Amino acid sequence: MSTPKTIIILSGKRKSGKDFVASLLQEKLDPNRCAILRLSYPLKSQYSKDHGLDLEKLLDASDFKELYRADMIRWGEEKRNQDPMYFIRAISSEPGAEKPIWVVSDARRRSDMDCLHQLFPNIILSLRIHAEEIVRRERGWQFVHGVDDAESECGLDGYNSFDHHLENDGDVNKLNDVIDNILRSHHLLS
Ligand SMILES: Nc1ncnc2c1ncn2[C@@H]1O[C@H](COP(=O)(O)OP(=O)(O)OP(=O)(O)O)[C@@H](O)[C@H]1O
Repeated sequence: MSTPKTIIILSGKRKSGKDFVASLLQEKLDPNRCAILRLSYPLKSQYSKDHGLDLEKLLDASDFKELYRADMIRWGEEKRNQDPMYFIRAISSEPGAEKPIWVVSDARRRSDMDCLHQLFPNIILSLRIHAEEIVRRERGWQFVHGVDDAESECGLDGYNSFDHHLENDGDVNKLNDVIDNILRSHHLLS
């Protein structure tokens, strides 16, 4: 199993900008040293095999994944109930996991945080990303029953152990400054 030097965990509501922030972080930290890994990757990989779907389309930013989101959530819960570490262990086999810095861009549940801290103690920096509902709507978000009120979306709402909170309402310059300051304060950027 690959063991990185630093893991930056991102959490936030749908369309809060997790992927956007993950890309900014990877650029700042150097793509040769920093990989974006997703807890949803092993889930989508196995789900696509079981259901005869195109994995690339489930992974990309298009709305294709929205057709399957509710069922993938149900299927993922079943797997997690059988083995809470299932998806956490699987990320260390993802492409890029050999790099020393991981950005895990989609923590969604209390168990994701607990398992990551348990498996990789003392190297985790956790960031919660916030965006106003109106901004998320402009980015294409709509409330969906079974998705936006499910544990996968709300499981970390009350989690109060994030290392930092980021506002991502659209001012990219401000966002860049905040991210730079966080990285500097953790000696990840000079
Ligand atoms: N600060 C920003 N400035 C401009 N565009 C942004 C910003 N943040 C996010 N976006 C855009 O908003 C859209 C949604 O962002 P993103 O995909 O990063 O959200 P997400 O939290 O990963 O969503 P999901 O949980 O649905 O995967 C994307 O098109 C992204 O490029």
